[in-house]
Amino acid sequence: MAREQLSGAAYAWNGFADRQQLAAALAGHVAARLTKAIDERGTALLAVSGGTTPAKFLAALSAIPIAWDKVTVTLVDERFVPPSSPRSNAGLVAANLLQNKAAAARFVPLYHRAASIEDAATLDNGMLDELPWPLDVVVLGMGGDGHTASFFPDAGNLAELLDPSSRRIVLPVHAPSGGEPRLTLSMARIVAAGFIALHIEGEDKRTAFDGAMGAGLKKPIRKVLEAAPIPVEVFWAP
Ligand SMILES: O=C(O)[C@H](O)[C@@H](O)[C@H](O)[C@H](O)COP(=O)(O)O
Repeated sequence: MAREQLSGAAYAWNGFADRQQLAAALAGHVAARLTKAIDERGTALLAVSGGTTPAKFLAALSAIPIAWDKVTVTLVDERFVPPSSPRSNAGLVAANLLQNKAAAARFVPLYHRAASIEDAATLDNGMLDELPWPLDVVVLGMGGDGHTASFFPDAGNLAELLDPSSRRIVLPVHAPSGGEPRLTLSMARIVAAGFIALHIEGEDKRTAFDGAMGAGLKKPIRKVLEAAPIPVEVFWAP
C-alpha cells in the first residue's frame, strides 16, 4: 500500500472497505509475524491495545492456528482497574483473544492490586523484565486527540513516556483525559517492535490521523511514528 514519508514519520496506509475485512487482514499479518518470530527464535512477544476498536481483530486473530503455546501476549496499556471491570483491557483480551486457538497463549497483565499506580508500575517492570524482548508485534490504537497507548497529551509525565532512550518497560500515567490512572509500555519498548501496526476505524479517526501528520504541534502518535525505525503499518476502515 501507499507509503508516506513525512519528515521522519514513515507509515504505510492499508485501507479496507469494511471493518471485518480489516480485522481479517490485520489478524493475518499479525499471525504471520508471530509465526516468523517463532521460527526464528522459538518464541513470540505480542502487545495489543484496548479500547473499543480491537474486538473484531482480536477475535479474528484468536481463530488462526499458529503455535500459540509459544506466544506471550501483553498489553500496550491498561487502566488501573481489576480484570472484572468493564474498563479493563485485560478483560477485553480475555474475552476476545484468549479464546479458540489462542487460548494456549501466555498472557501477562499490567494491572496489579497495589497501593498506587506507581507501585503497580514498579511491579510490572520487575515482572515484564523476564519477557523475550523486543516485541515482535505491537498493535496500537489512537484517540481523537492523537494519543496512542496511554501517551495522553495532558499526561503530567508525557516527556518521560515519549523518551526514546527510556530504560523503563512500564510507566504510570496520570492524565485527566485518560480517565483512570493508567499503566503504559514506554515508547522505547513500543518502537523497538519488529512490526508496528496502528488500527483505527471511522472517518473521525482518519481525520484525526491526517491532522496529526500535518503541520502544527506534534501529537503523541506523530512522535511515535517519528521515533519508529520502521514504517508503521496503518490499518483503517470507515
Ligand atoms: O486503553 C486504551 O484506551 C487504549 O489502549 C488506547 O490507547 C486506545 O487505543 C485509544 O484510546 C483508542 O480507543 P478506542 O479504540 O476506544 O477509540
